[in-house]
Formats: sequence, structure tokens, C-alpha cells
Amino acid sequence: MEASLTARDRVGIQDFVLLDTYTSETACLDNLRKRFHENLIYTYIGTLLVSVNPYKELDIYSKKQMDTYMGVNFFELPPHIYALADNAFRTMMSEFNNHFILISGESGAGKTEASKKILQFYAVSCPSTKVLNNVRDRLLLSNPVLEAFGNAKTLKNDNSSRFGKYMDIQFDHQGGAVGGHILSYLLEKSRVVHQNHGERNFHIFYQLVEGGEEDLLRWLGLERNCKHYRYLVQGNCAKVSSINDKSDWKTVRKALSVIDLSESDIENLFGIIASVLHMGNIKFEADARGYAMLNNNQEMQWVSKLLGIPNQVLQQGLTHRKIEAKSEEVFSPFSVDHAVYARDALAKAIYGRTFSWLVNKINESLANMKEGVIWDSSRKTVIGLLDIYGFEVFSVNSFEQFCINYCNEKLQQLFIELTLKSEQEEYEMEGIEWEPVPYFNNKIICDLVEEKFRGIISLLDEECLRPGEATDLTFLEKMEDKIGGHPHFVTHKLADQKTRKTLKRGDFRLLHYAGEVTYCVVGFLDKNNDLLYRNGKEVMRQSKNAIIKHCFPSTEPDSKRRPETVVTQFKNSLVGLTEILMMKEPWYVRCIKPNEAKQPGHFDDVLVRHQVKYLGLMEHLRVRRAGFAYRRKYEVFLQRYKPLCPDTWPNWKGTAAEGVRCLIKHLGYKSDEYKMGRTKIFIRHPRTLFATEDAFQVCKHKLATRIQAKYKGYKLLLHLKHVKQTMSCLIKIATKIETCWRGMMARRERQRRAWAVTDLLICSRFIKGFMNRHQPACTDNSEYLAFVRHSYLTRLKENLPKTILEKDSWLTPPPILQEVSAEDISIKVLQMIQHEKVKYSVPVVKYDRNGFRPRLRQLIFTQEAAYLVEEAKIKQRIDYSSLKGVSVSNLSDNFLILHVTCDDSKQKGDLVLQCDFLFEALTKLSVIVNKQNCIHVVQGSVRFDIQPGREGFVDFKSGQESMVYRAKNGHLMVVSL
Ligand SMILES: Nc1ncnc2c1ncn2[C@@H]1O[C@H](COP(=O)(O)OP(=O)(O)OP(=O)(O)O)[C@@H](O)[C@H]1O
Repeated sequence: MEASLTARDRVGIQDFVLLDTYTSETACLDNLRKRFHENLIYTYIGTLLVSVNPYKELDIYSKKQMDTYMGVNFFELPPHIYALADNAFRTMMSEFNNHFILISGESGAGKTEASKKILQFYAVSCPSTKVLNNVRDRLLLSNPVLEAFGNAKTLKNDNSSRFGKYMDIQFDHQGGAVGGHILSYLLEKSRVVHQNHGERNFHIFYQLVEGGEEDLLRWLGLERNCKHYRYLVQGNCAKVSSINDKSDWKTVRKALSVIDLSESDIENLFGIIASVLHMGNIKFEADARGYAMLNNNQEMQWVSKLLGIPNQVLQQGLTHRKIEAKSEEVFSPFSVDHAVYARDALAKAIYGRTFSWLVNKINESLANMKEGVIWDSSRKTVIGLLDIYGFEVFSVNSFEQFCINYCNEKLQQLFIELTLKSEQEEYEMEGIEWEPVPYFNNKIICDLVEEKFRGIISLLDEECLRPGEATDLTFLEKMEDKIGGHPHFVTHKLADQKTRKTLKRGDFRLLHYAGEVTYCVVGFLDKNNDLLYRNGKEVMRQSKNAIIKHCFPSTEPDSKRRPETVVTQFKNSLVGLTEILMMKEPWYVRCIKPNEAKQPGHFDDVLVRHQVKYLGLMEHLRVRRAGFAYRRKYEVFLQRYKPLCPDTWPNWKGTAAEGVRCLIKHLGYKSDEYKMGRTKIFIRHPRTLFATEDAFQVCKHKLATRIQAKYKGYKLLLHLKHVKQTMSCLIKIATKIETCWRGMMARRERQRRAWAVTDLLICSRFIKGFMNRHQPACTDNSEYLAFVRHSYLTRLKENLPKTILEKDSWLTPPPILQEVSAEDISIKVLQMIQHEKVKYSVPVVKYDRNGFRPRLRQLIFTQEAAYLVEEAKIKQRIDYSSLKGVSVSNLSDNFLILHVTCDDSKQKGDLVLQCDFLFEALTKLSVIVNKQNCIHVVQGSVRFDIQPGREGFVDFKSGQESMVYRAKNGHLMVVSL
């Protein structure tokens, strides 16, 4: 697998930054094309991932691939979305901070697919327990549900997200995905009642009609024929070859139950979907006075039945407007046009609010719950996934495209703020000589759209809210008047002759960062007002359908107070989103669409070049290339790498900057490879850092080997005849061990290894102290050994209960504490529990609760809990507060039974363990837990809980031969000599 990855990766260059020759747009394009044709769709620019949509299934998302990318350094393997996901996760775990992955690109570029891949990666790579699996399933299955209700076929993409989605995945301190939260942005509701040619309504309508069971359709009054429904036929493409509505229906139907929707919720939900379809078929005719009247009551009856609203009430709501005079209410009849408008407005409102209800329901089911308790939010970190509609340019662009493209401007601004701008500002602050890289700052466009009083949004709102005859055209005139001279704005009236030909009278054109878009002003006011006649709301409030009742609450602020316009709500939600993102560490995935025809293997140079340009890839590349791949505060850099230079190791006396200077001189850094800033060192290429890191790893192992060798040497020395000579050696060794240990302790990132040598330190200190005190008194080795042994046992005794002295093997443990090694614990486990500080670890044999099968495990004590670990998996965590006690026998066996408080019958019970280093483990435990009396020495049998309510026994006996075997009725026999 490694080999094949490497071979594949020879094609093109996997990171533009590492190249010396690639700086031009053409070269960048060449590289992307070359890789694309070899199915290498991912390329890096530093840590930014560029992804080109392959439009075909690639065999690069298997479980095996996920395993390959887990826990591996970013640049060690070919670029992959898993590498980015894994690195974001590991950085979050090690730095205990929040992150977000911003996935951008135009419609159809592969954003939603990328976000699904990331979610799937976390689902597989994160630790799993029953509770966590539950959360994982819900996180995964929220996707098909949201896609069914929020995605639709457009001309650009057969599965286009018609809403913005930001999903937080919440992790606990062990890295388990414990919950999630979704924020949705501006669903394109107008699609419910109108679709352009070649487009469809939201998937769920077709799924229900095509896939719904006969009984269900009958109950909903639907026919199995999409053509029958006016809201489904306007795009004239109900059937799409890439979409299988029938099988998607099954997935969605199943997913709805997993995300905790009750059967009655589901029934109500389908009732609403069907009622929208029926509503679309309601037709009006003009009566003699020209007012709207219904020409067919059957569809109305279905709506009435499904929504639980009396027919009469519904009819009046769709054909009359309620006007409140001073003390009375008057119903004024609608014209046919008005009635159609009211019907469509109601259908959009029902669908839009039901979508929000669904998102809330999903959020309830993803709420951060652990064992039924809302999880402590201070102990969780999050990775946010932002998959928001891409930049859109259709032949006719309306209010929706205006909002979507404004959103993309805001995200581009965020990208500029967090990368191009902040990076360059940092160089300036640090006094690094720097040739500024020019980039297009789209602030000018954002201001044009959102500036208070003068921006397009303000002008639109003004027009919507002002009294008098406001129309789309008066809005256009207002813009011409107020922002006519803006370089990024033009209309038919303002354009020069050449441009005028490309614009209609009702158009305005914005020069976005991603290119020109011409918007047709028709419908802007209506869509922004999103008026649902008050009467319509009141009608809905009478519904017996629980979802509709919830969506149209009687306490809703009434239409007397004008609600915020759609665009202002959207603008505010984007401000909120930016705030959420600014507080997190960013990672970027830039998706590129290779062609408009959704064809595999076709790379359209012009199209891709355009995206490379507007996604800011070249600017990013130039900043990255001209800039520095890595920077760290002097103190941090010195602390980590000081063992690499004899002058800085173990301690540097001087300023951190001087220490770093000395260190990199020793390492032979060339002058163009780094820069010294005011507070940080900047390293230009990752390869320089990798070389340093490699040297550090080698040094670390050498150091550990030296410590080990010296420790072993020390043990051998004990056998030397001449005590004085031995002692002086030991003092030297002990001193060195201590020095090494101090150095190791000082390095923060090596904290997790510190416990491994803690015992060495205790031992060395003890020996040193002992030597100093007793050197004159000791005359031979045996006397010395006696002292060592005596003192060791005294130390154990101080920390163990008196009763332990009754244990038969008390005087037989080896005099020196066992050699424990951090290598025994998987890095993944260490990462998960590092915040608790590992204190001690020991291999144990764990006897299964069912059948007493022996299993090799690692028992780890941290400051807060004991962990039973199997390789990279944490099998059980026992909080010390739930540790009731520990039982050991009075015989010479090495068994211990951990008794655990456990109220939940589904939880694991007590632990039966066998440990070769029983006394040390007990000592450690009693010191950490600070409870000597939790250890009980027992004779005969120990009762323990296999599970709460199910008991087992360990029977201790002495015999001719030590052995362990399973007896009847849940008894484990332990025979010791
Ligand atoms: N990594 C991939 N492997 C295979 N096919 C892909 C991949 N990424 C995208 N596609 C194909 O491209 C289609 C469009 O992708 P996707 O829906 O993710 O686009 P998008 O950028 O989210 O678009 P929109 O903004 O319209 O929602 C997918 O339905 C799928 O067929």
C-alpha cells in the first residue's frame, strides 16, 4: 500500500510550496491537470488542501486508507482529505483548542462530498463506545436527511445544497465524538414553488412520490406520479439518471428513526410534505367580481385533512386578507393573482419552517449527551465543518444568488483575514524583511453590499420598508442613485455602450471577487419581504399537526411588529458565523470543478484557471512560498530542540533567542532557511523543520537508550566486589540519570513520557541520598543491598496498608521498581488521556467477565482515573471517585480485584486483574488515590460484580503448583504456591 501510494505520488507535485520552479498560474494548472488525469485529485499548498472533483468513484476512501492516514504527519503521505481531517483532530487533542474546516468552491465542486468524507473519517478514527457509536450514527445519518430536505438538482449540480450548513462535531477529552450541532443558513424556499428549467424541487418530494409505500401514499392522498404535481414539474426533469429516488427514500426513512424522530413525528412530517404538493395543485378562478374562488375543492380537502385545519378556515385563509379596522376585523377578498401569491407564500413558509424544525430535531438528537447527562462543556473541544453553497452564476440570477454570492464574499474575506493579511501582518510585527505579496482584498465588495445606510442591503431594506409604492424598479433606481459610481456596480443605465448591450433594463451587475454576475432585480422586494399574510399564520395556528403547531406558535411576535427582512436576517447570521469561525483555528479545503458537464476525466483549462484565480490559490501560494512554513516562539523552539546541541543541553543560560541562535548554528541552518523575528524563529521550508525533527527523534531514542543502558549498568554494578568503587560509579550514574530526567521533564511535549522515568528518578535519588548517607558505613555489597532493600520496602510500607504485610509474597518482590516504558502505551491512547497526566502504567492480565478468558492489557493510572487499555483502545475508564476498593488475597498470587461503583446496569462491573508488579501497582494506586484503606487483604474468596446485579467469585487457595482455572457458577480458582 505504502509503495503504491508513493508510486502514484510521483505524478505531479503534491505540494506547490515545496517546489522551486512552480510559481505561475500556468504551472499550477499544469500540475493540477497532470495529477487529475492520474486520479490524484488532492494537492497541498502548505496545509491548504486543493481538491478537484473527479466526477467518478475513486478507491481512496476505504477503511484501509483511513488507517493509513491516522496519526501520520501531514506531509509524510500523499495529500488527502483524511490527512487534513486527522491533523486538525490531532492538533485539537494536543493543543486542546477548537478548529474549523472551511470547505469552499463553486456549486458542484465537491464541498458536500468533502465534508461527508471528513465526517466518515472521524466516525471510524475516533474512539468508540456504545454511547459514542450512537452519536456517530446520528452524525452520519443526519446527512441524508438534511440532503433530502435541503438539496435539489440544479443546472450545476444534481445534488446541490440549497442551504448553508455549519456543523460542530464535539469531542470529549479522550477524542470521542460526543455530540454535534448544526446551524443552517438561508434555505432557498422559493424552490418549493418554482424551479428553473432543468432543475428540480427538493429531493424529498420526489423520494416520497417515487419511493413511498402504497399505504402511505394512499393515506396522504398522493399518486405515484411526479408529473401530477404542479410544484414538481416546472423544471421538466423529474427523473434524473444520477438520482435514485426510490433507494434514497429508504435511506432517509431509516435515518429519520435513527435521529430520534418518533413515528408520529414522521407521520406529521410526511403529512406536511404531501400537503405542500396538494397545495401546489390548488387552483383559483375569478368570480363575477374578479375575486379569487376555488375551482376544485378536493386538493383543499387533503390539505385540510393532513394539516388538521378545518376546510372553511383554510379556504378563507387562501382567498381573503384580514384587515383590522379600529375595533373590528374585516375580510377583504383576494384577486386571483393575490390568492396564488398567498398560496405560494404559505407553501414556502410551511416548508421553510418545517426544515428549521427538522434541523432543531437533529440537534436535539445530537445534543452532547453522555450516559444521559449533558456532558461538561468545559471539557470538550470542537471541529466545525462549514459546507456552504458555492458561488453561483446562472443565466438568470435572482435574490437567492445575490445572497449566496454575498455569503461567498464574506467567506473570502475571512480567508483573507486569517491567511493572507494576518500572515503578512505577523511578518511586519516581527520585523521580518518582507516583500508584500499583492492580493485582491474584497472588502470593497463586501462594503458595497453590506455597508450601513449606503450598501445594497440597506437600500433594499429601505425600499421594502418604506411607505408608498415601492417596486423592484424603484429599488434599482435607488441603487443607481446612491451607489452609481461604484467600480464594482453597473446597470443598463450606467453602463458604457459596449457593456449596455449585455444588460437588460431590470438588471444590475456586480463585479464579485470571483467574477461578474448579472442579477435580475425582479422579485427582490417580494423575496426580501417574504410576506406571509397575517391571516395565513393565523390559519396555521389552528393546525392539529404537531409540527405545524410548533412552527406557527401562538406566541410568535405578531405581524404588527415588522419582522426583519430576509437579507438582514441572513446578514446577521453571517456576522454570527464569522464570529464563531474567528474563535477557531482554520483549515481550508478549496474545491475545484474540472468541467461544467459533470464528466469524469475532462479537465477544462479555462474553467479551472478561473477558479484557481478567484479562490485566491496563487496569492496563497505566493505568500506561502515567499513566507515561512513554520514559526515558533523562541522559548518553545529551544525547549524542544535543545538536546540537539551540547551548548544548549541540558540548560541554556542566556536569552531564548540567543539559545536558538546557538542551536541552529550547531544544526547548520543556512542563512536563507530561517529568519529571526522579535519573538519567534521563522523557518522557510518544511523540509528544514523535518530534518530537525528527525534529528530530535533520533536523539530522544539515544537518550532513552542511554538512560536504560545506564540503569542496567547500575544494576550490574551492584555485583561488583569493591563497594567504594561501585558507589562512586553509582553516584555518577545517578547524577546523570537525574540530569537527563530534569531535561526531559522540562520539555512540555515530552510530558507524557515523564512518568516512564519517574521511578528511575525516585530510585536514583534514593540511591544517591542513600550513598551519601551510608557510604562510610557500608563495607561490602551485601550490606549495601540490604540497605537498598530495607529502604525500598520501607517506602512501600509507608504507602500501603498495614494489612498488606500479611500477604505471603510481601518480602519477595524485586528490590528495584519495574522498568516501565512509554513505548508500551499507544500514542493514540496517550493523546487521549494526556490532559490527565499519566502517572504509572503496568502490563496486566485481565480476566473476562464472561468466561474468565485472560486478556493482555495495560493498566494506566493518571491523576484522575485508572484506564484499562488494549493497544490503541481504551476499554474502560474508572474514575477514582467510583473506585470502591481493591481486594488482594493473603497468599503469594499476584491478583487484584478493582471494585467499582456502578449504578447503570449496562455498564461494566469490577475488574479481575493479574499483575507481576502487584506491590508497585498498589503503592502507586494508593499514593495517587490517597486512600490506603481502599486496599483489603482477604482470605478465601472475593465476591465481585460481573455486572451490576450479577456476581462472580475469585477463590484463592494454596497448592503444589500455581495455576488459574475456571470453576463452575462464575468462580475463578487461583492457586498459588
Ligand atoms: N471526491 C469525490 N469523489 C467522487 N465524486 C465526487 C467527489 N466530490 C464530488 N463528487 C461528485 O460531484 C457531485 C457534486 O459534489 P457536491 O455535491 O459535493 O458539490 P458541492 O460543491 O457541495 O455543490 P453545491 O454548492 O451545489 O452544494 C457529487 O454528487 C459527486 O457525484
